[in-house]
Amino acid sequence: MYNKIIKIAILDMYNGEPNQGMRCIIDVVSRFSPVVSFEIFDVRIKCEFPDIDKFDIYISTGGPGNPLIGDGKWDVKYYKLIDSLNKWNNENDIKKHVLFICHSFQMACLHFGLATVTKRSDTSFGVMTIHKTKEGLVDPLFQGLADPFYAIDSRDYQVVQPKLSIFTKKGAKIISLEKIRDYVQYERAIMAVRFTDYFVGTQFHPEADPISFLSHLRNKDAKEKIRAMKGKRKFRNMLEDLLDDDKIYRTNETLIPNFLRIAINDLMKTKKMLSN
Ligand SMILES: NC(=O)CC[C@H](N)C(=O)O
Repeated sequence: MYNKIIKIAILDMYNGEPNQGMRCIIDVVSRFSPVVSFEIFDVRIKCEFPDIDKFDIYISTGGPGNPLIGDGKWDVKYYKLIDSLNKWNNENDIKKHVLFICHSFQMACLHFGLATVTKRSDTSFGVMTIHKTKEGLVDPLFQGLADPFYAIDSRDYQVVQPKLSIFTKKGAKIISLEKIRDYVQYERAIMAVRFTDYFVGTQFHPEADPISFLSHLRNKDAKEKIRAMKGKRKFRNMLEDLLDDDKIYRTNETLIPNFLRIAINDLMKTKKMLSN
């Protein structure tokens, strides 16, 4: 008899900093209980890592700072973990499914050599439109989301300059891009990548819910900074976006649930096949 509970490892990349990501991820994952259980690993402070024999699904969170820099310990172990999971998938029938969010997404893009990560000229923070690419239109991760769809973005860095020959060689796909900003000369950053059938990542925060965003704005400095950056009207529009059922609520209710549903179905199918 195989173990019926599917186990999720949440790789906490927040470096001990206060954040909304963990609560939101736990909230979404808990919607799938009792089919799944989860355990949290404090990657950057405690250098904690899961034993890959014990976990089926991995959600690697956002986090602060420069994704190009680690401390030479946790980052090395983190990249080793990604390599072991990838190797596992190449050698085993029961796959390991991984979702990389924001900071983790940037690190994964770097690790797979798919693109460059640079510092933005300003912080990106708020409700953004995310545009599906041709591949994104058919990717199951985005099923049920419109084009464009809306997500919370919160970052200083960006994934740009895709190395398309490496994408082709690895079979990876860019599945979403930043909005077109014709009035600025910056190239559009990559907002999501399907690395393999089992590894996928987003630059934005699919776990975010309106409450998490509003909680962040309770910090007076954060609120003033954003209001000054956007101007009063855009700031108000953004708050209005938060109340719209089809925007942040929709993404929160769709994207990670899609990822989990696909992973759980695949695991149930393969685990069952192997127990027959
Ligand atoms: N929210 C995040 O994970 C941010 C990622 C990264 N530290 C950046 O600033 O771009």
